[in-house]
Amino acid sequence: MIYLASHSPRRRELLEQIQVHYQPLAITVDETRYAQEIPQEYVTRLALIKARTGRLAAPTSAPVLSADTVVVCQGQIFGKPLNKADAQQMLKQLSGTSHQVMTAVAVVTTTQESVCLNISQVYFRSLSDQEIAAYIATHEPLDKAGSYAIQGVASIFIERIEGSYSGVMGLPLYETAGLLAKIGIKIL
Ligand SMILES: Cc1cn([C@H]2C[C@H](O)[C@@H](COP(=O)(O)OP(=O)(O)OP(=O)(O)O)O2)c(=O)[nH]c1=O
Repeated sequence: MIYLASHSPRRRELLEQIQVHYQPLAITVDETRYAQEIPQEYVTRLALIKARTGRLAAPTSAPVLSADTVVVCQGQIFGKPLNKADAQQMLKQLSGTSHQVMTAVAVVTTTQESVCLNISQVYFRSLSDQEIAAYIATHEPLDKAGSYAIQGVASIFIERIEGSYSGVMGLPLYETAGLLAKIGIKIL
């Protein structure tokens, strides 16, 4: 058994997909980005902080896993939108171009810490203003980094991806299995 320090239903689903037994752990961390911090460092630091915070909060000594996701488009970092207007801005920028989704996953035990970063490239077709408005009206964008969900209606916007589908969704499973193997947890 491991702890999953995450509120994200997607991360829970993905961990269940690879049949890892977990208990959810509720944590809160300060997600403020440092001045000049590059996205790779930012997501990696946050994934680690979430797992460390989880380790301190965990009721037993079981390992703690956590993750963090950001979307990087034309040099800008998109987290979860603050509101509908923010979601609209992000989707306009993602329209007709490609962006990167960076997800870091971290595992912290009582004696060691490991973290892994997955970067995927996602290609969006052009979106009309009407489509963006209709998509926002579904409420799907509101709790997702970059204001979209690859696993949801936004799948119709995505021409192709290079990288990891599970990474874009919020928990790269190949990397997760690698981190778990390092601490002696085998999936199969
Ligand atoms: C790009 C993308 C993101 N997302 C989601 C995954 C994450 O839940 C969210 C990224 O926000 P995060 O801040 O990484 O995570 P979170 O606050 O939702 O959850 P946690 O408690 O683990 O900190 O965006 C999708 O579900 N599909 C997608 O295609």
